[in-house]
Amino acid sequence: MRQVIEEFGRLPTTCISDAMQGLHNFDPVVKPLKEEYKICGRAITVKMPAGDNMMVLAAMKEARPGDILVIDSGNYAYRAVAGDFVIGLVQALGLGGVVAYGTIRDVQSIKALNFPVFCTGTTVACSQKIGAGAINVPIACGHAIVHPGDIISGDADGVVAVPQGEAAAVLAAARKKLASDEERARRVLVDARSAMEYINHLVAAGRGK
Ligand SMILES: O=C([O-])CC(=O)C(=O)O
Repeated sequence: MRQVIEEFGRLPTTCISDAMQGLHNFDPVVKPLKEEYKICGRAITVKMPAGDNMMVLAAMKEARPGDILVIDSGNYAYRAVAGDFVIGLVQALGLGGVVAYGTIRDVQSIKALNFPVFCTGTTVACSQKIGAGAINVPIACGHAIVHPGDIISGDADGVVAVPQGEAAAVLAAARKKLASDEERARRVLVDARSAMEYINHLVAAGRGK
C-alpha cells in the first residue's frame, strides 16, 4: 500500500478524478491553504457535529504517521474544526495532512507551520470539546464519500478520495490519462494550425460528422 500511495502522490488530482469519472471529488470549496501543498495518504476519518471537535483529538490517538486526517463537520463554518495548536499536534505526530469539510482559525500561524491543511475557509470561533461524533466511520465531504483507509490525494485543484478496493485499477487509469494528456499536448499545442486541426476534428466529431 505504501508504494501505491507514493505513486498516487506523483499524479495530479485532476487525472485521478478523471480516472474515476469525477465520482469521488470533494466539494470544490475544500482548498489548500497554500497552492503548493500536495498530499497523499491513507484516510483516518472524523465525523464531527457542528462546533464540537473533541473527536479530532481522539482521531489522533488512532492515526499513523503519514495518514491524512479527514474531518467532516458538514461545512459548518462558524466554529473552527482546528486552530494552530490542534494543527501543531497533528504535525508533531507526523501525519501527512489535514483535510476539513469545515473551517480553521489562526490561519497565519497555521501557514507558518508549513503543514498541509485543506479546508473551506477561516473563522474566529473555536469549537467546544464535548465529545460527540465518531472516528473511522464513513463520512461525506460534498460529493465524496470517504471510508477509513481510502487514499486521499490533494493539490492546488482540490481533493479526491480513491476507494481502497479500487486503488490499483484507479492508479493504472490515472497514469494512462496523464500519459494521453501529455501526448495530446505535445501533438496539438505546437502552432495555430495543429491547434485548429484538433478543434475542427473535435467539433466535427461532436456533431457526428
Ligand atoms: O483548540 C481548538 O479547538 C482550536 C484552537 O484554538 C487551536 O487549535 O489553537
